[in-house]
Amino acid sequence: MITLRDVSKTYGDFRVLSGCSTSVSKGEVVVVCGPSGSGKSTLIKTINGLEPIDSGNITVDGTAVSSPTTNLPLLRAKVGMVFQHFELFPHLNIRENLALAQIKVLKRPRDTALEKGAALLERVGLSAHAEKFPGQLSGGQQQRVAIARALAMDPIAMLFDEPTSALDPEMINEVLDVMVELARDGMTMMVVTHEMGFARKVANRVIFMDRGEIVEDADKNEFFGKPRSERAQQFLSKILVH
Ligand SMILES: Nc1ncnc2c1ncn2[C@@H]1O[C@H](COP(=O)(O)OP(=O)(O)OP(=O)(O)O)[C@@H](O)[C@H]1O
Repeated sequence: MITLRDVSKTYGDFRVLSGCSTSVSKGEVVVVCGPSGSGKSTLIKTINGLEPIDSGNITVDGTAVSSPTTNLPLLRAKVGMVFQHFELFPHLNIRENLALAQIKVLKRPRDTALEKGAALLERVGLSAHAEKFPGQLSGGQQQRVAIARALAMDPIAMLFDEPTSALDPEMINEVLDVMVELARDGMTMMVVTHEMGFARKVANRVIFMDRGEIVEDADKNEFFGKPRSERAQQFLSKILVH
């Protein structure tokens, strides 16, 4: 469903991605981890064209991401993305946040979009907050809204870029619970996270990145059993593995 072949990218002299290749099949949950600055966020953002690449190619459901003929807004609707800092529209209430892209990008009638939004808000346990503005919600609640907003587009896959790293510790689980449920429902997911508990629970595979390279791309049990590379072993020993 998602394929990256030999993807490279530089910022000036700095090589942020170097020959990255991997693929994600339908229903697979892939966790991307690695030290800070290793290129994880950049990698995941190349998949929906938020970060252009210098060489290599990426396809999503058969569509080449960097082709000039690709309709990027539609591609981004198909591949939902959830960011570290939620990125909700601050001037719109939650109901409107959920409806906007459905109306603008998918051309859904307003009533259908509102109805779909309401159903998803219920799914993430936030029906009571539909009329509030993002600033009136906690970080965990805002992130759950952001997930619902992405799901409202009926994505074929979801990308998560450190979705819990801006949250207070007591809010992390409410977001992870929604993600676990999504994974168990069969959603194809690529998740940049340091939450190794989540990885152990629901990931199929773990990608370990270091200095812009995919150093390991392994079955979860293999990865946690004993990563092959020394760099991954060092990384794992530094972070808490629950
Ligand atoms: N727009 C940019 N211009 C120049 N350098 C950038 C830009 N965006 C990212 N970088 C650099 O590229 C490297 C990789 O960044 P990226 O955010 O992909 O890493 P990461 O592995 O997700 O890190 P973290 O876990 O800290 O978020 C970092 O060294 C960063 O400073």
